[in-house]
Amino acid sequence: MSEDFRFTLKNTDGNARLGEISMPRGVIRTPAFMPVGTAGTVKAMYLDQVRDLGADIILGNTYHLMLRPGAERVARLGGLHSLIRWPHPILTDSGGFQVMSLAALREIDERKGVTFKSHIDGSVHHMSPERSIEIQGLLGSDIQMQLDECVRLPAERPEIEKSTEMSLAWAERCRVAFGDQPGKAMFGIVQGGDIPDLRVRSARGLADLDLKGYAVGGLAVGEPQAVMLDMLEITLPELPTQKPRYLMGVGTPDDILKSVARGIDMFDCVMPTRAGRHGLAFTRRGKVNLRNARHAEDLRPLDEESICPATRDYSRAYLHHLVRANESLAGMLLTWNNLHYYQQLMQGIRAAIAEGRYEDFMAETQEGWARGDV
Ligand SMILES: CC1(C)O[C@@H]2[C@@H](CO[C@@]3(CNc4nc5cc6c(=O)[nH]c(N)nc6cc5[nH]4)OC(C)(C)O[C@@H]23)O1
Repeated sequence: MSEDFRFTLKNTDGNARLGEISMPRGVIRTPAFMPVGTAGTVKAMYLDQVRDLGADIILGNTYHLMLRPGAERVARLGGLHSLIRWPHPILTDSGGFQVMSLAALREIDERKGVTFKSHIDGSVHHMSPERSIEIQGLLGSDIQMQLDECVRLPAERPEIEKSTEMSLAWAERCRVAFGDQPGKAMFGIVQGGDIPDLRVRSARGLADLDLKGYAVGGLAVGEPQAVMLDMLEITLPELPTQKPRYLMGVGTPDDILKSVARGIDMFDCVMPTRAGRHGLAFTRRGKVNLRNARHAEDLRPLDEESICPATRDYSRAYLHHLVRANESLAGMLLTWNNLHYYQQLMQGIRAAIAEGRYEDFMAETQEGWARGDV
């Protein structure tokens, strides 16, 4: 393992990139999908299973963990890696976005940061750029995200411009607060809403800070896929090619295929885990909603050719029964299936880029979904 944080580009195929991030806690093969472990658990999974499925890194969340069990308590307990028994890399989001999407927001002030009430017990909390980096350090996070503000779209230019400039100023403060931590990284987050010149302004401003990696934020918040992809085509050329790019909150398998084709290296999304808990299975023939009565007496598995026991060994009839009965095992088996599908997709993407056949791989994969699940 590297004693430092080192990103190596191994191959490109068009704008698709094959790479590796080498860190003290392990190597991250890119393009990578990071299962979401918001409150220190990837819901309905044992982390040994998550690792066996091929995940090199998982995501944690500053907002949730600072509220419960508390950042200082996690530090007293030895840090997140030992507490949750995941010795590999962890990326933590900075909390700003979750404040906007979960907490009762009190105020946002460029100097002080965000003040909010906990969605758990209503207690009031303050999070400055410096405090967000401090919390991520207390958690022991390997890749830390700057504190930023993600403006809900649609929004007018003045609001997006003000928020983009504030996020840029917070990036600089986070860079100073993070300092020089060998083997760890702090990523900036590009904002700018759906306004091209603000996206360019944000990306260039962050590139000038010479950070170890760059996330594209402010997307996957309900905008059409075409808008998300357009913003990538505007943003990515402004970012250094030798640094990893992380598209936050994305996405469906189709979102991932198309974003890899535009130059994204890292993804995270609750889709496979959340959908699994709601009875939805991702397969190479498309999505299967196990709540649907048509599965009630179908003894076929989700995919007889899969190597994943959840996909190969359980009948749709049984999965349908478990989903209808709201049994815990439904979420466990379907989350297992979905994370396996996502990691297999990433493995296929990496192999295709390595062999210079990414466009064909993307077309074949999309055709498989279009054939549908018979
Ligand atoms: C796609 C899917 C299934 O993911 C769900 C739900 C709604 O979208 C998601 C995912 N999208 C998403 N965009 C993001 C943008 C930022 C950002 O600009 N800054 C920072 N610091 N973190 C971010 C995290 C992000 N997550 O965001 C919440 C609201 C967390 O639930 C997720 O639809």
